[in-house]
Amino acid sequence: MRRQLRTVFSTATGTFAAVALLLLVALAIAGPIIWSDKANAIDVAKAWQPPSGEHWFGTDELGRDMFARSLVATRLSLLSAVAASAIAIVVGVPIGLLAALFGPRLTSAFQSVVNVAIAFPALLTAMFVGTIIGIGVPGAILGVGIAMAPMFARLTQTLTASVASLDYVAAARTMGVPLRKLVGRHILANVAEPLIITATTSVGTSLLGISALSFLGLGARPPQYDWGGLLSTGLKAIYTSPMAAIGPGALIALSGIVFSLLGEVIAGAFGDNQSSRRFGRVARAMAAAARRLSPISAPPAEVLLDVENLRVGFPSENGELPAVRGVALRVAAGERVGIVGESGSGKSVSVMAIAQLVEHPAVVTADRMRFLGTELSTMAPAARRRFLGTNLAMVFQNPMSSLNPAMRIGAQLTEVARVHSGLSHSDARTRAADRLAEVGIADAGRRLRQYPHEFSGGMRQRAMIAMGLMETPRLIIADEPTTALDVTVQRQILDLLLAINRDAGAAILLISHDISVIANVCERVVVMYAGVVVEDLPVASLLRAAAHPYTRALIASVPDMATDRSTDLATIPGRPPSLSDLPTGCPYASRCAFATDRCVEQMPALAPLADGHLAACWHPQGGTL
Ligand SMILES: Nc1ncnc2c1ncn2[C@@H]1O[C@H](COP(=O)(O)OP(=O)(O)OP(=O)(O)O)[C@@H](O)[C@H]1O
Repeated sequence: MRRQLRTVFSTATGTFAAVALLLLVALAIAGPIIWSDKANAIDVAKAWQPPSGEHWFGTDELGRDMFARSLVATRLSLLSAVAASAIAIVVGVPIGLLAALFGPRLTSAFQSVVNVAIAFPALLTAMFVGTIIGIGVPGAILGVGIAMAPMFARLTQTLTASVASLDYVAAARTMGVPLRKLVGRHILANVAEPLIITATTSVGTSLLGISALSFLGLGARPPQYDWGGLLSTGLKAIYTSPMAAIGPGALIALSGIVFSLLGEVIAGAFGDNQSSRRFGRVARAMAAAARRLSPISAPPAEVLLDVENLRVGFPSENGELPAVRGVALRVAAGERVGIVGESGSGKSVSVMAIAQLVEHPAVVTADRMRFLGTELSTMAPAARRRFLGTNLAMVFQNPMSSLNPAMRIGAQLTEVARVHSGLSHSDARTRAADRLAEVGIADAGRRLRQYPHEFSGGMRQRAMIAMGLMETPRLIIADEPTTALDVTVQRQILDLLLAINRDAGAAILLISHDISVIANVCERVVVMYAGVVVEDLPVASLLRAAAHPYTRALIASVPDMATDRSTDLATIPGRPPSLSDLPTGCPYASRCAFATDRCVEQMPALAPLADGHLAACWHPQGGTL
């Protein structure tokens, strides 16, 4: 970042802004020391003199030198503007954070209040607050600060809301990172750039506000004076001695421009920082390294995850949208289970609900949601966070958003071990280096000191997996972990998951819309359609025994090396039903070649076809397991 700042400050605009700021600061420090005597020297005989070699801006009604007074006023003018911006930040940022983090009711109440506050002219707010506090410098500072606070509150709320939905925040929440650290490290650190830019430009806006109040007689009062007050004085003699008004007016305008330019320059530096991020090359092959993972012993047939009748609904204008409608899911210790289905079938929402990452206003219910024999829905939130943080790891789709870009990899990995295991910094670091090595990242010591942008996409996924392995997870949920990666890296990440499953014994719940990915990695596949499980069977029997026409259509739509490329690939005609208009019968009926009246009228329940094979279909196809 320092390098970027140096680069942008070496441009013509950057140099001008930096030099002008230095001059202003020097003037604010030295002005009152050097020119106070001249600025306060009264000589009534020389009242309202026009500009001359002796008085560059002329004199005021008491014959005081307006140029000296303008220079002396720099300190009060700038300090007041900086103080007003600081107040706006100190009041606005926490309000914006609270509104974004504490539920939609607070957010909508906040938005209504802030919209009204922003619509109300800021100068009127400042005058109102300033007059109540008392006419003078403190009142003007507070008035302008309070008037600008809604702008910071809204900016913070919008930025926080966008960051809070990113995967690394969800991951930190899954791992039980406390709210204080979540806000400080994962949210504020990532919204700091636009906030810093706005804070810089806001000093210019504050300066205009404070000057306006002083100009109106609501700010600095004699014997104090700032540029706004001097402008007001100068205006009295605008026809005989225009420089008395133009001088302080020009200083206000110039300073405002300097702070706007500074904001632009800093924004440019941040922008350059983003664009200069380069991904490193993909690390070497994985499977052998992953074999070094410390094994976790687990009884072979232990039921790890047992979910029954999971339902998730999202409130909307047209009533509740049932995204997940009675899903049943079982994962045994060490088992590799895949969930497959078209986009929107409810795969992600189901696992997010299990990981307790679906929030109000969504409504989550389940007859049973047991993990490691413990019912999750009745646990106290703090204990549940700790429990899931040590036993469950999540790997998300997008390695770009899975890691906090503002934190070094080492800090992100050690945070988990320090929160959950209370490890010392050096022990946590040793464990983090071990885990990076185990997921195949060479030179782990150096890599720990790097930021996510210095990692390739595949390495970030590895780092994310390493983060999940900082504790000893019994279940790794990987939600489309390879979708954002290129084909060769996809294979490496899947091999890594397989190796972890084999060597560390962690069960894998892999989500994909690609049934061939599931078939390559998993032992069992759960097929979802329109929020329900339509089939659940061993992968080994997929080709032979898939019974649901939807499962069979998914298999038929996968090309393989033997596919005749001169003919079109099989596609599934039609589209999944809309959540707001679900049919009463089988949701697949309108696309199904075997559908009858019964399918349209009655929803088939998920029922056993054979031992280890369930399907929800009135006309199951295929052979036996
Ligand atoms: N926050 C939300 N508010 C409203 N509806 C949502 C929300 N999150 C998900 N949904 C809806 O729930 C349904 C299931 O979404 P989900 O993300 O689980 O699908 P998916 O099978 O994982 O698909 P994809 O592979 O595209 O992620 C979709 O119709 C989606 O639009």
